[in-house]
Amino acid sequence: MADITLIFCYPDCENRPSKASITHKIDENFGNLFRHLEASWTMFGRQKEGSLAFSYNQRWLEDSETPQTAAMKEGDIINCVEVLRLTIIHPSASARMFTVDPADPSVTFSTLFGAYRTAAGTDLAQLCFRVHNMQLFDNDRIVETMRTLGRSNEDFVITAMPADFRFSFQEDRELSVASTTLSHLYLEPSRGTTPEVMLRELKTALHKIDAHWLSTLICSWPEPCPPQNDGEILSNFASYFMIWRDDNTERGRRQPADKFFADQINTIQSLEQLYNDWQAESVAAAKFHKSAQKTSTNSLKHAIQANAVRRMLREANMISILGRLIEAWNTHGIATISSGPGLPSDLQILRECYDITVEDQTVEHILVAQNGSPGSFGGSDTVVRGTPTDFPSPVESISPADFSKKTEQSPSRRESARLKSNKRQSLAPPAASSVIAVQETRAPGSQLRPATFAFEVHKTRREIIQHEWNTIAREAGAAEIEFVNEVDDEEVPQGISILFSYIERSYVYDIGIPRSTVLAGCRCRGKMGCRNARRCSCQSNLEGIPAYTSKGLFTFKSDSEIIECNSTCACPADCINRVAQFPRRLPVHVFKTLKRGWGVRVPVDLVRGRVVGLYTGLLIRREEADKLLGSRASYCFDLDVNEEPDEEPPENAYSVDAYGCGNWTRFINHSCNPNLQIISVVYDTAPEDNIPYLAFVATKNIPAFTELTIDYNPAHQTEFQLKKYREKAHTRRKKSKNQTRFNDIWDEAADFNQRMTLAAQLGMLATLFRS
Ligand SMILES: C[S@@+](CC[C@H](N)C(=O)[O-])C[C@H]1O[C@@H](n2cnc3c(N)ncnc32)[C@H](O)[C@@H]1O
Repeated sequence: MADITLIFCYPDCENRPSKASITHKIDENFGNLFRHLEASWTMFGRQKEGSLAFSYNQRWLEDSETPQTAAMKEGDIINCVEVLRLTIIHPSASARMFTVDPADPSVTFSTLFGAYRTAAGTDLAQLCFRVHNMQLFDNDRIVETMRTLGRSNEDFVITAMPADFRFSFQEDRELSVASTTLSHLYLEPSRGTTPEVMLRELKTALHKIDAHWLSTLICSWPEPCPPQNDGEILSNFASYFMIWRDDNTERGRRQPADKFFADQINTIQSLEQLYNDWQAESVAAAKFHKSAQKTSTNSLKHAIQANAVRRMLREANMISILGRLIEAWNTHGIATISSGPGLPSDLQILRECYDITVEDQTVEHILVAQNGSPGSFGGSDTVVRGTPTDFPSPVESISPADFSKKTEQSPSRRESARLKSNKRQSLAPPAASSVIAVQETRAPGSQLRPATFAFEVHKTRREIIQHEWNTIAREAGAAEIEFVNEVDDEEVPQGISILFSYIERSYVYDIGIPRSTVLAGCRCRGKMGCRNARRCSCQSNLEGIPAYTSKGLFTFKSDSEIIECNSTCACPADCINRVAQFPRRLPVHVFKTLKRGWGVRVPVDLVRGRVVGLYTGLLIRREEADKLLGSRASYCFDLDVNEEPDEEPPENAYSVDAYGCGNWTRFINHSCNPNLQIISVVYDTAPEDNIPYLAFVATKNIPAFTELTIDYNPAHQTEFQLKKYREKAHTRRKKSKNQTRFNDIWDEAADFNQRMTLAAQLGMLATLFRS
């Protein structure tokens, strides 16, 4: 079976645009790439890690090049991201098929890949893929390209999935979005189309706009995406409707009145049905939004939900506008057509349609502006009232069935105007045909305001990510995290986007890493029980000296792993041997340094021994970690506290990769004179599992706002120190020369490891000269 090259979007530091990463499925790195994608592209929320992103080179789009000829290179910029459904076909005779569906949270790529690996070993060459494009039509060039790719590789099958994709983001509600090639978004009903068809087409067109908007949102997230514009569609609809109305009015004048009225009633009834359906959806969207707001922790998800509300608000406004059009027709359909000047109310209606594109108002603003108080909204006093929580019928007071009643009650039929009836109406002054009086239903002085919704997408990148991280941190009981940049205008650290998964205090286990074996607990009774470290079985490795003081500070008395009391222990939660397991109480600043990228500080003084936090991320096997390269590797911490430097790591050696997921500790920079050290702590796994947490502890009293640092390689420093002491005399003699050359060497040392070596040398020199 032919080997294939898959080109994935490898989410990079800048988030958008992304860079290409090329892998062959037989490459050793192949599994890593998938895992990385899964960790990074959590487009549909944390629960739906199966979502995969697959990217296309812009050149493919422009030149219809196939991947074979496009020759995409590592690092090429990718401009387009699509969400795919990926199926892996098991190569054995039983040919089982596993599918990752972004809408199905239960099957993630990890489970899929794990199942494959279990069933097929690691013979990745036999892996088959079936990729279902969820966003594009058959005739789209991307799909064409993918088809070519599919044809050229027996085992790579592309199936275009037309417009039935639904973004599902909560069990009880789906926001339906018909996908499309994004053209033909505008409603162009032919003359003579009935209002029912027009309305249906209008709704379809609006959904297409939503689909477009959502896909733009997802692809460009967290950059703001252009506002939706469905006012034009509505005004288009309105003008056609008015043409239709005028035609019918004209016809009505020629037809027997009872036949005309019977037709009118039928039309009104069917329109009413459509309105009701539409309204029910709006109500559901509003209710859903309200409940989703409570549970949402994902900004992208929230933006999608916000879109549902915005749709609801605009629909409410449209319903009001359409209602008025129909009302005008219903009331005056057989009125005498005059040849007077234009019809102001129709013109106004068209203007209102255009106004629907206005994007700069919040829901609250609209509620207040339109009705004087939050809690109700609507353009006229006949329109909609209520809050998004308890959304009343937007058409309640304007449903077509009511139109006639209202008209009878209303004496205020004032406005008359003229409307072009022979072609599509625009906002140009109307020029011909009918005069139809329209009931003015608004309270005097009140203005119909467009119902629009201000989006989270208008927030800065920093605000969005900070909010996201803090939501997750709060859920874990931890204090605030703030991004601070007083150096330049970088909003958040490189590589941090909404796709980075913040994890306050746990690991994400890679495929195949076993969960902890059964925990053993101590039998100490009462708060004081564990103070006697000799009697507490959890502390049996500490030679009788507890790891922490009664104030929860590390004692620095032992360099053994700390086995904190756990959930199976008899002691209470406030025993002396529980510190690192509690949520972080220190607020943290991730701040931009002058020369070391982003670093970490805390806005309060720290005392020696204070545990400040845990390193988190993807827990991977050491052999996987050894394959990591470049910047990816610099966020990977080996869980090697129990290992001897000269010995081979044990079979169950692990590392923590904080590149795609992790917490603020991934920004702790290196120093040869650090103020933090790492201690190894176990509390939710058994010590023999070899999966401790790495806790950062203050090694000295640290004033507030001092950068927190660790020595990235303390073992290296010790070896280095020994070597340097041996060379002491020689080094001394060369001091001044070395010192002057140091800056040049430092500048030349682009590689981080080189610099670390130099930094260590500098630190050593300083020590030697002081002595
Ligand atoms: C774990 S990250 C620390 C966070 C990093 N500064 C950032 O902005 O994402 C490690 C990387 O930080 C940079 N770094 C850490 N300590 C440094 C130091 N003392 N001097 C220069 N760069 C440093 C190096 O680029 C290193 O690869």
